[in-house]
Amino acid sequence: MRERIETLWKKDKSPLMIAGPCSAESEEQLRLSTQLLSEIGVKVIRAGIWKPRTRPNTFEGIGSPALQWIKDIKKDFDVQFAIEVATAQHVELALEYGVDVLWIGARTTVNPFTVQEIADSLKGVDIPVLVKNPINPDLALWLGALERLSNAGISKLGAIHRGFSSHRKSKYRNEPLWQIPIELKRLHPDLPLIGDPSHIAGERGLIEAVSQKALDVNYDGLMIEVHPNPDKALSDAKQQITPATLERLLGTLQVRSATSDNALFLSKLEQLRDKIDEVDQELIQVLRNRMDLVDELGVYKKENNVSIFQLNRWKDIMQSRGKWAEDAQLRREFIEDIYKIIHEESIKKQTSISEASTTSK
Ligand SMILES: C=C(O[C@@H]1C=C(C(=O)O)C=C[C@H]1O)C(=O)O
Repeated sequence: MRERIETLWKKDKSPLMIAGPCSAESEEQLRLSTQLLSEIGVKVIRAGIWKPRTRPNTFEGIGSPALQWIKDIKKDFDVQFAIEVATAQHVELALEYGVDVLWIGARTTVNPFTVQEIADSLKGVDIPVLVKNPINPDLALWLGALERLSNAGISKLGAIHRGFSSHRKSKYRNEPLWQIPIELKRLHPDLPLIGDPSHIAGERGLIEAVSQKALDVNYDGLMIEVHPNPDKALSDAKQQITPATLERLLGTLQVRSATSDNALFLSKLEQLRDKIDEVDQELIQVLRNRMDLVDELGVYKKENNVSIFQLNRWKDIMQSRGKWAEDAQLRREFIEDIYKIIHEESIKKQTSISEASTTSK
């Protein structure tokens, strides 16, 4: 896939800003949004035309009449328009009205049949397509959608990180789970990755922090929902901001460079990384030692016909290690998560010891 991917924004290295209303609601609202955003330098305007809503009887978008507004507004402003497409018919209409960038929404990315239909409808047209992460935290589905589009000949591909649905109570509307987009970036370093702080945050107050975090991990751009009068918005009112707020935000966000050519910085970086390498080798040796003890205990349990999983010991471990973590000024949840992985591995090791000795009898 990598060979096919060209960046969408070749000219300069500054992050791409896509902004605009959650939904196109009227020609006036879309025109005013475009005007105010282009005044602050935004070059790509987003607008929802067909809105996938969780519940029926809510505003489901204007549909194709809004495409005519886009066509008309584009005559007056030097901007591109990006819209979501969820069916082959949406693609056909978007192309007919000269939409510049398409994106595939999170609810579509989960469905390989629909993604394939969209990919087929794009054969022979090389328009930029951005793929939002699927609503569930499944990197393979995200990659699969990107591959289907790449196979259809789309070379200007990008990914949008909009966060993941979760049953857990969280301050976010959609949990960011940063490790998933970071893994996507590791696998496809040239694939532009855009953050969607509006959908991760779900409310205005968190947008700045999420945007900064995205830039801190070197995202290539941001897509932010902006409405001239957010409180009156017909969809996602709580998470939309005004163009003036976006302007302020753009003034405060810090864009970090991926690296620096400052010699002092580079030598310090190398020194610290050497130390981290050493500590990691020690860490792995310590884990090796722990696993040897787990193995020994596994053999002993087998000989004495004692069960592998020991609830009380496990509870004690979570309790004591959590406390030790806090004493060492580490987050309890961080250490608990590590111990969950270690414990899972212990159980696997002792299970294979138990099975091996059973079959050898
Ligand atoms: C090692 C043991 O077996 C299992 C693994 C544990 C661990 O990795 O610390 C703890 C409890 C058991 O569920 C044990 O019983 O102590």
